[in-house]
Amino acid sequence: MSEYDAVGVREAPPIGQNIAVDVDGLTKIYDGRAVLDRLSLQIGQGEFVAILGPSGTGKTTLLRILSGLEAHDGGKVTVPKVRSVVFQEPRLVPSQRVWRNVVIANGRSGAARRAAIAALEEVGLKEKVEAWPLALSGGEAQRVALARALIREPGLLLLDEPFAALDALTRIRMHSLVLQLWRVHRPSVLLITHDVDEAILLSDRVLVLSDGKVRLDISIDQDRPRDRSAPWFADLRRKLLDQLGVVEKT
Ligand SMILES: Nc1ncnc2c1ncn2[C@@H]1O[C@H](COP(=O)(O)OP(=O)(O)OP(=O)(O)O)[C@@H](O)[C@H]1O
Repeated sequence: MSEYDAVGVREAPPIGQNIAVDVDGLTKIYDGRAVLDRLSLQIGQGEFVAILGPSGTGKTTLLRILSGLEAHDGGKVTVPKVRSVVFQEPRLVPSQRVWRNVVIANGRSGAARRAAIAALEEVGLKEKVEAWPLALSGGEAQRVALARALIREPGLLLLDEPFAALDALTRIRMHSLVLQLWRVHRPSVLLITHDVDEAILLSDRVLVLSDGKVRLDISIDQDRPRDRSAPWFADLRRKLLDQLGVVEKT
């Protein structure tokens, strides 16, 4: 069986070996309006891509289509078979202990429990294996959500503003954790964010979406960890903010 899945399309188009996500002419219509308008996008295997864009430009709609949660109205979408999503809120089941949340679909076997513990250890939550979700901080709960997403070894990890609700310090810690997990598991990543610095700090490529299309697609060929005070960082920030229609005040 193919490692790839064509979402809402009968036959997957042949795709290059190192392309994980192939979106061609994707259209999504809500109430007669094309929220995504013949959008095309490719993401390489193991590539980390961030999407910025004004509110209401279809970022979450794109993510929901790639995850299989939403149907589309036109175009071809080819994605890896195993995909995981982390949302802004952790979406844990409060009546289940933390470890059960990580393997929620895989029963209560000893093997499932051991796998959950290993995944929780990887996100620094070994001590919280038996905790209840409501006893976790926001950052801890998001780390459980990451463990739950990665235990399936997704070919594509979809992140919909996963750090937006966290305080600034926790967010910085989560950035390092996500990069560390990405290096180990090597999924392709699509990160939706409103935070321009976050996009530049984390990704190999930053896209700007507006009016249903990709308006800017910039590769960032810089080693990590990246220095926010570097001149290249400031230049790129300015360019992205310009594209987003934001005027920086100094
Ligand atoms: N189920 C739906 N029914 C009708 N319209 C919808 C539906 N889902 C989204 N929309 C509309 O589609 C547009 C794009 O929504 P989407 O959530 O994808 O934008 P976004 O770029 O993720 O926004 P934000 O940055 O504010 O999260 C919006 O105008 C929204 O109102």
